[in-house]
Amino acid sequence: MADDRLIVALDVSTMDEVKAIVTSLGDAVSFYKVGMELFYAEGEKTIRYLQEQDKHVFLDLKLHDIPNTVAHGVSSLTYVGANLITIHGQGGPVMMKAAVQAARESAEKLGVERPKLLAITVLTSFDEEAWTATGGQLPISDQVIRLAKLAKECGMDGVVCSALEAKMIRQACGKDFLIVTPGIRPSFATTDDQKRIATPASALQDGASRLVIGRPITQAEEPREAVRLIIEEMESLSK
Ligand SMILES: O=C(O)c1cc(=O)[nH]c(=O)n1[C@@H]1O[C@H](COP(=O)(O)O)[C@@H](O)[C@H]1O
Repeated sequence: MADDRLIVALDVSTMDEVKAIVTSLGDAVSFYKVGMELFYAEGEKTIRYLQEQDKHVFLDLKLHDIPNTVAHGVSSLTYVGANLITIHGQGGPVMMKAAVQAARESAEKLGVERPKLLAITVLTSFDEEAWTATGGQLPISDQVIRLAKLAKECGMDGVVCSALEAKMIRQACGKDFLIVTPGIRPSFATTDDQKRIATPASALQDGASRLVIGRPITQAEEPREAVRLIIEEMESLSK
């Protein structure tokens, strides 16, 4: 049966590929992430399809703009009906508060459940060198914790960060704050373009609520077997 702490990233661009992955994983996976590659190509029907298959949906479009634009973007996404959506924490407190208010108001108006809002902190593809090159002044972990606390103060439901930062965020932001960690690499997988990585078991041990995993599953020769191995790793140390 599925472990809903695992979110599989559908980083593909056609409905045919989506259907092939979702069909082959069957009841082993209950939560999927739709990102920009898929949503820009196929739009809302990706969400509808996953809902028809009784799957939870994380719609990861990483909104980042002025508060008014992001608030209206969030209202539109509330209508789409995803369970989780992402906005950039770097958009700042006014933007995050406007997003939270927009999600609440539009969900009330539509009579639907409000999507949970996650703040992107520092992408897991950053290492210190690349981070400094963008002008980052604080070490990455300090920047992540700063954004996590700010996101919480603004009423956001949680953050996306590396599992390497999960422990300190759990301590600082409490047990109900969602900590969603990509950059997860099970023992059998390659690193790809990820820099701040962790294994499934250590991520959960350090307090991650959910793990986002893409290529180690979707590009595996046997995706269902990859999921089985990952769930085994998740359950080996996390209980
Ligand atoms: O928001 C995300 O999901 C995200 C944030 C981040 O910091 N790092 C990151 O890798 N992601 C996403 O998580 C997924 C990771 O995919 P894999 O590297 O293939 O496991 C991709 O869909 C990324 O867009």
